[in-house]
Amino acid sequence: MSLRGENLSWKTRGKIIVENVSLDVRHGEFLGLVGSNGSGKSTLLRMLAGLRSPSSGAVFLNAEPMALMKRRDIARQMAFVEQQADTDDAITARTAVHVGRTPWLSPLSPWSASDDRIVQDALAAVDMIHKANQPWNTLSGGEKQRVHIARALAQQPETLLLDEPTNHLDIRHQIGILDLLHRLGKTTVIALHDLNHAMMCDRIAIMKDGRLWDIGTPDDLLTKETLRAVFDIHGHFVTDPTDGSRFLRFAA
Ligand SMILES: Nc1ncnc2c1ncn2[C@@H]1O[C@H](COP(=O)(O)OP(=O)(O)OP(=O)(O)O)[C@@H](O)[C@H]1O
Repeated sequence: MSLRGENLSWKTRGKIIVENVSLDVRHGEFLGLVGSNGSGKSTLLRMLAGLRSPSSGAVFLNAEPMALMKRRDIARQMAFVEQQADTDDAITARTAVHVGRTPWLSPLSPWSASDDRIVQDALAAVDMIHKANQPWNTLSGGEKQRVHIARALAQQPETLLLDEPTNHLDIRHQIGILDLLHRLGKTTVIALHDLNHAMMCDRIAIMKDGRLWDIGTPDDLLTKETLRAVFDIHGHFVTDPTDGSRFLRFAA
């Protein structure tokens, strides 16, 4: 499974939002996308997901130009958890997860017990079994977010793109979801604001003003100088005496 963005730019009303970003996502890697508000992370993710046509450049999924692929074929290989995706439909949490199975269904392959199992497993993975029959519009923000992730898991893609999936989640579910996504071992591109969460990524891609500032391991990239230049903060690593792991501490 390979995902590649080549010279991706997106402009609107004469304004450049993402400029000339090239990105190779390695098979099975957990790639964090970080950057300040408005730096172009969501726009880049939407292009990589095939939901936003680049003004120039191209996305390749397994070396195939995504622009030439059918939506259904993309959806069998890749799922996208968007920020603030919502629906007015009168559906339950479980029905929202059913949607993830759509790319796999056809008249010759109708809904079956195995789809039920996949949906149930996806709900269990995000700790939402107990709310499965609750109407969507009565779920909390964090519960909706977990259902979105379950929908993406039910899609059984090789690649997952997630736009700040831990938004709205309490601390236990933030850690639980990140841990789950990491353990899945799928090719993952995940936009994150918490740089300590980004520390668990194999590599991070840092966006600044619509451009790719740099890409590399969190240890290599999250230097004092970069924190200052990109995020306009002072930060330094601290070592946890209990296990020797490193985490970032920040000051304005
Ligand atoms: N359709 C649009 N029309 C005009 N401006 C847009 C449009 N979409 C995005 N932008 C602008 O492009 C910039 C990048 O937006 P984007 O959502 O990609 O940033 P982001 O890095 O994901 O931000 P955040 O961390 O706040 O989610 C922002 O300044 C935003 O206002």
